[in-house]
Amino acid sequence: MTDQLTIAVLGGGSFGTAIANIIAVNGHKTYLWMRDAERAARCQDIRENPEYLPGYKLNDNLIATADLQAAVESSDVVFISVPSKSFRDVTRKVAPLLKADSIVVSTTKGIEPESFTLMSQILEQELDDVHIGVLSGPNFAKEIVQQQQTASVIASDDEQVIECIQNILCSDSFRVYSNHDRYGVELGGALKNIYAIVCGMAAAWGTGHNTQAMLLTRSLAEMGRFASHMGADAMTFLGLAGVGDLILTCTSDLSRNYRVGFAVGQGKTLEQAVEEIGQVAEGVNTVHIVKQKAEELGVYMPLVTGLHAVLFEGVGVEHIARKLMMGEQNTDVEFQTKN
Ligand SMILES: NC(=O)C1=CN([C@@H]2O[C@H](COP(=O)(O)OP(=O)(O)OC[C@H]3O[C@@H](n4cnc5c(N)ncnc54)[C@H](OP(=O)(O)O)[C@@H]3O)[C@@H](O)[C@H]2O)C=CC1
Ligand SMILES: O=C(CO)COP(=O)(O)O
Repeated sequence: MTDQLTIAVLGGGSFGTAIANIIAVNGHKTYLWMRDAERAARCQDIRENPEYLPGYKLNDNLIATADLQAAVESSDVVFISVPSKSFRDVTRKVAPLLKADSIVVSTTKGIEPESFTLMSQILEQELDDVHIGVLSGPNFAKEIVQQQQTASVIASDDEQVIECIQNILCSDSFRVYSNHDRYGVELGGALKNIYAIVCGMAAAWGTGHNTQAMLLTRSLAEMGRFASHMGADAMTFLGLAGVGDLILTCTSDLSRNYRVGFAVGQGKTLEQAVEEIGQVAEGVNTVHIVKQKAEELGVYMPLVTGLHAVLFEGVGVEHIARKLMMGEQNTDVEFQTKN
């Protein structure tokens, strides 16, 4: 057991709450910051986050608050767990409040558009004198709080970050592996959301096991190929934050991205699907960003282009199957590293 530390988790949604509660259970004073003061006061009062994780008791070491300064200024470690579109904004707010030498970890699985910036790169751009890490893996918040045996990955090139995060998060039901390929771990978490949408769609059409196995495997090949072009370590995609998270979200309706795909596959519009979920489904924006980058780099990504066409270009859902089954000439080699 490490010394008792003070931790802040920024973002009181499902994952932020689950992570904050693990740390609190491990004996650390843990602030869970949420932007809505009324909601924070209610969580603090009833010891539950009824909007996001109804029925799960929050540990006594957890303090729900809307006071960002109080949460951050005394914290040794800060997790940021808000959707990617708000990530830079929250990081900027937090910058003047951070203790020097603190550890800042992103749990957000998305990409900033235009510049193709990952969340930990935003941390590098916006913060001085901090140690940076990324937490990612096959981690449904709902199952974490049920204490289902779960594994995640802390990725950093800084040993101090790895050691500290493993110490504060590890428990009988939560294991944290380490990886030095921060870029690959983070990219894996963002990319798998795209394929979860595709697999949700396929499930809505009633596809069989052959098709499901093909989709999962080709998704892994496609995301690995793209990531290699971007400089990630291909081995990372064989780990928890790659294939592990891909399997999780592509096979379960606990995934919001999968549910978006399922709803579109049933004939709903994208807007209806997203509204119905009512929580962040990062893959919807990520598919846009990745398609653009893949075109720029000349990387062959039939699932990404097929999904993009269905979601944003008004083509029918059968388009994805056609893209996959009738690939361009010379693209039916199983492992392609070059295009
Ligand atoms: N690392 C991992 O293994 C996992 C990571 N994730 C990722 O973590 C991120 C968050 O996911 P999750 O918690 O499940 O999402 P939710 O949709 O459950 O919650 C998002 C939270 O962020 C808050 N938020 C949104 N915008 C802002 C803002 N501008 N300022 C402050 N708070 C804001 C919301 O507040 P409000 O309630 O007021 O709207 C809400 O509390 C996503 O990127 C997701 O992909 C998810 C699961 C596992
Ligand atoms: O990333 C997740 C689990 O690892 C959560 O996936 P969804 O965002 O699709 O729910």
